[in-house]
Amino acid sequence: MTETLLDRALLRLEEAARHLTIDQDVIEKLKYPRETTKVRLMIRMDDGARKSFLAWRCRYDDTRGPTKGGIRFHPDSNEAEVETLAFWMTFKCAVMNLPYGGGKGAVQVDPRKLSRTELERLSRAYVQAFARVIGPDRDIPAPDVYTNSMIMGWMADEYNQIVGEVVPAVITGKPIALGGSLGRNDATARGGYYLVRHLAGELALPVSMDIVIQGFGNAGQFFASLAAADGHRIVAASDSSGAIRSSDGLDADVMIAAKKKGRTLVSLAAELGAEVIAPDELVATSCDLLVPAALEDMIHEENAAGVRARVVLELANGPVKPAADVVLEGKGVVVLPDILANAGGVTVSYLEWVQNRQGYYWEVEEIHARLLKIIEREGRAVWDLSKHRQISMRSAAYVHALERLATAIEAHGTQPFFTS
Ligand SMILES: NC(=O)C1=CN([C@@H]2O[C@H](COP(=O)(O)OP(=O)(O)OC[C@H]3O[C@@H](n4cnc5c(N)ncnc54)[C@H](O)[C@@H]3O)[C@@H](O)[C@H]2O)C=CC1
Ligand SMILES: O=C(O)CCC(=O)C(=O)O
Repeated sequence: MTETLLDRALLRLEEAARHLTIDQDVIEKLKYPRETTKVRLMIRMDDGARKSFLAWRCRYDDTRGPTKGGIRFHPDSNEAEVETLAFWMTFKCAVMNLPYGGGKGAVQVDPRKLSRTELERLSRAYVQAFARVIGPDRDIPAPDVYTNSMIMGWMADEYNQIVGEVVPAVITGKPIALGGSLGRNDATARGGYYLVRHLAGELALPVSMDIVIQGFGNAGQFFASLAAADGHRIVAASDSSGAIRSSDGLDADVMIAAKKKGRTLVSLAAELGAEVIAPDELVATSCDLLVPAALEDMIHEENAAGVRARVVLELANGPVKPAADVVLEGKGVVVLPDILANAGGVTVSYLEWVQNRQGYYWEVEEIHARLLKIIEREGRAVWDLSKHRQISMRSAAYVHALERLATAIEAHGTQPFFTS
């Protein structure tokens, strides 16, 4: 049988379990998603034709609280991917000690081929289909790849219309005008950046870093912006159109402004004095910090040996395959794992949910301070665990999360109540 993305993700669970004395019940509970709903969404296109799209929402585990996780719009989305992303959310929320379980959703669609009105109809159709699955105390979606605050706004509005009241805490990553939080837009990148800054001494990173960014969307662009503002150099970057490189550094502001106008990075090469390179050359570019911020499995058996970075910061979910992890560890490259490195997004989503429920909204400085405190606290705990047990940061993050999950599973007792 071919190995799925979820099979590979479960290897991390098995590895973490080896470092703990864990009841088999805990592993049995975490090995399978508790519920995945699959729906075919049907919408009217602008030309009057009907078109259908497959969509999913997975609530992987709700032991520690309502399930939480983004919704992805991507042509390659599939059930195994959604379940794996929901598994990662379960561990991510546990690493950060957020009172959530893990969930995720997706629509199999290329949103770049839809008009704005088609996109809005599709987003509303998603909520119509999953209104009974989601809820502020049940399952709370947020943005992910190719979804954004505008889409979250449409979805929140549709949910309010269905239930007949205003329930801002049902979705996070909303526009500020609809109860979104200040600081959610750059939170994924900021959390990763705070983590690197906090551990820079231990990781022997220089004061001024050369950085390579794979994937130049929400996470990648905000990371470039934060890093450039502190004087670090972006020496190579890529998006789905290809990769560019300049040893003199790429201007983050120019790249971000051009992306906002719909341009590709490759189309900017001449203006930036950069060369166009192959995607695997990007990964092999010499740098202090390699930041995968695109999709899963992008550092794999074939290109891992070429990595010439001191540290890899996984802003994307699952960008390094387990086989590549082994290669990187052998080369002495430290990988700051996704469930910790990109957890700034869900952490500020949590702060948004808290603000929605209390009806009182914080200044951005308050959001940054709370994010900093949580990421430094948990980042330090994972670092210490990895040193103490002589294990990788990834294993340490899973051990840290699994301890919390096991405690909660056991606390539920032998006849656990889980939401139906
Ligand atoms: N948005 C969020 O709050 C969070 C996102 N993440 C993860 O971060 C990653 C990126 O997400 P976002 O930035 O939100 O998505 P996005 O949709 O804003 O950007 C995705 C970027 O990846 C690029 N891309 C796609 N295929 C590529 C390829 N083959 N090579 C290079 N670049 C490619 C796209 O061109 C785009 O620039 C995903 O793995 C996502 O799950 C993780 C935590 C939170
Ligand atoms: O903000 C959230 O609730 C979840 C973000 C997400 O999907 C992720 O961290 O992968």
